[in-house]
Amino acid sequence: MNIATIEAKSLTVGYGDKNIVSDINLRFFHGQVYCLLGPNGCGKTTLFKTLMGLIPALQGNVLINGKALHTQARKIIAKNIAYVAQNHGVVFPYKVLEVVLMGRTAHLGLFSAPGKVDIESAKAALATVGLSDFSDTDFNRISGGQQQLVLIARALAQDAGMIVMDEPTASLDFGNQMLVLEQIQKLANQGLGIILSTHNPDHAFRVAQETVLMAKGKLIAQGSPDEILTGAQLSAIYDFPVQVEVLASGARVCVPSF
Ligand SMILES: Nc1ncnc2c1ncn2[C@@H]1O[C@H](COP(=O)(O)OP(=O)(O)OP(=O)(O)O)[C@@H](O)[C@H]1O
Repeated sequence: MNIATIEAKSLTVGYGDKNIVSDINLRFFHGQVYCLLGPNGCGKTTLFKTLMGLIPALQGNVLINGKALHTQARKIIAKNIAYVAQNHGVVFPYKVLEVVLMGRTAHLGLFSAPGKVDIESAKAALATVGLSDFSDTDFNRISGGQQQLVLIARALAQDAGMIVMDEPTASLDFGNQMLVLEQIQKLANQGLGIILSTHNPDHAFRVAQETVLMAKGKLIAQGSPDEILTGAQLSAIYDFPVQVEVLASGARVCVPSF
């Protein structure tokens, strides 16, 4: 695994002359889980795409391991950061192991086919997410939760130190959401950095060391979930009354007030 840090410095993200989020200052380190929260359309995906170099920054800089992103070759970026895009139910007419092998692209020479090392790496990634038994199954014949884990395995096979995940629990049932969150926690414990977006503040309470709140074109707050995900803050950004309750175990949960 390539250890990676990502830094956004006075970053403005958006499209053409349209600023979506301005003046972003963030640092992401390995071994940590970061949760990005904010209402629909506030710019989470736009920020992710800019951090990955998929769209250009409108102002400011993204630094990968201290070096400006725009000076780095696509393959070098891919060896440091992997991206798990939102799963819109894209149909992959491939076996599970073949989908995971796609994560090895950055490690292949031009026109070269995956070799033994790539196949071993893909198998190891699949084993990490507990799906070795499905390597020969059609991707379209496994559950949504398993598909999400396969897409995470594909990112793992890339060997990057940082994984950016856009709503990895979207459209999963409760059990599968927890399965994916548990896996994310395990990967961070193994030293990976994970940046994910979610619409569920409870997910930040469960897995994140740091949370970033975005709304109305800017970062509203960043810090530990317990510190910044208060009832007042959540009620304000989601425009709906929410209380945060502390359970006997010390865990926090969001309770909307109908
Ligand atoms: N290619 C594009 N060109 C112009 N504007 C875009 C483009 N893609 C997205 N936008 C706009 O940028 C804004 C932020 O979109 P983005 O997808 O980043 O939000 P988001 O926080 O990820 O939303 P959601 O939570 O609904 O997934 C929205 O107003 C959207 O319409």
